[in-house]
Amino acid sequence: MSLVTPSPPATTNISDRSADGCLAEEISTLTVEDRNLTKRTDYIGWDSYFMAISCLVSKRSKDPATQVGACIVNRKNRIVGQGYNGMPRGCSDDEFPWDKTSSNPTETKYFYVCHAEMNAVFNKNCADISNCVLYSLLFPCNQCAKTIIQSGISEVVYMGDKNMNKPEATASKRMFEASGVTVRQFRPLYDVLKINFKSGKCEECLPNTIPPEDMNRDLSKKREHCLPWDDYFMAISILVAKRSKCPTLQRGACIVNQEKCIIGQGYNGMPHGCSDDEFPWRSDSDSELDNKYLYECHAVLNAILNAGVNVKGCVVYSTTFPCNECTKAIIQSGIRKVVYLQTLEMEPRSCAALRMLNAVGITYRQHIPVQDELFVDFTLIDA
Ligand SMILES: O=c1ccn([C@H]2C[C@H](O)[C@@H](COP(=O)(O)O)O2)c(=O)[nH]1
Repeated sequence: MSLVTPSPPATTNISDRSADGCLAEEISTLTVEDRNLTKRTDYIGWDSYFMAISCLVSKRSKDPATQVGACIVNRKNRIVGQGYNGMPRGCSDDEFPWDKTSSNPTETKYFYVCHAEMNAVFNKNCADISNCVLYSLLFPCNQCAKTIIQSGISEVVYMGDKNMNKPEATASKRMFEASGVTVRQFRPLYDVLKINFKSGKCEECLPNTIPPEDMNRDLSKKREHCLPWDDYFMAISILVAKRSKCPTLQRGACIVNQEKCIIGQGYNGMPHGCSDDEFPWRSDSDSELDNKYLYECHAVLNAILNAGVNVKGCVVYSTTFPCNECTKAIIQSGIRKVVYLQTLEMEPRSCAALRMLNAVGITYRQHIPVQDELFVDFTLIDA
């Protein structure tokens, strides 16, 4: 039996703007049947994905006024560091000052807070981050620029430039230029992305649908309602699912180590080198070889295999309960815990997965989010 290449969709104006493509208008002209035969083309591009991760990690910051996030990515598009602005380890968020001004300068936050970019570097999960790319919500200050340059990062992608006229930014630019670090500003393609914990989907939405922030909060006290770690990791899993080219089901997973660093991420897709345009995406053919199942790699398996380091003792966050095949990979790689989002369906492969997890003592639990929805609001960043 031969591999059937899916017939081209009805419209002819579909090009793959995969770098950061969003073809919603063109796609809407396709029938459901056509859409399910070919790869999805409205998947999130890498730049948007990594900047969205920087937005998400910024939600962990306790700074009541400004929350900044950054992530470091290697040339295989794997996250090797993430950080948000906060007090140094061991310096209590309740005892150190969060004020912007004070008659005593040592009672302002500026002497103590570690910037997001610097934290992303220090949180790195591999020894060498040379030639990596740093994504940051803000243009890095001179102190962070020194850390970035000395760690060998070769590219900086930033979003907001509100500090661009300050001497710190001028010094950063001078050092980046001298040391050959490429710098570019990210222009978002989306205003807002909504991460929906109920549906497990990430979708574009309008800025006016976001609930307003509490404007009366005390800016001298730490931000109380920062994003819990569990919601953060599940949000990343939902977000990475938006990279999947599968027209019917998009799944995502991430692997988190004991230091709460993401060391692997994955979404369902064809194996490396097996073209998304040539391998089948359909699931309804009479011929097994013409359906996606024999070829597609699941999100959990990809997350494990994409991890740059050993995943022993780590936790896997997944938008769905792992199938039996992914469960074998979980067990064999030494993962100790599974957190899944969508309700477990008692189909044979889930039953087999449960049986193996129970037998080996790997714990599993359904994720209960603190909120139903989370917004990645690109309009909030001063660009
Ligand atoms: O590149 C940057 C610049 C600033 N930050 C952090 C440091 C502070 O916590 C805030 C800035 O406070 P303002 O209230 O805006 O003065 O942002 C950073 O992480 N990275």
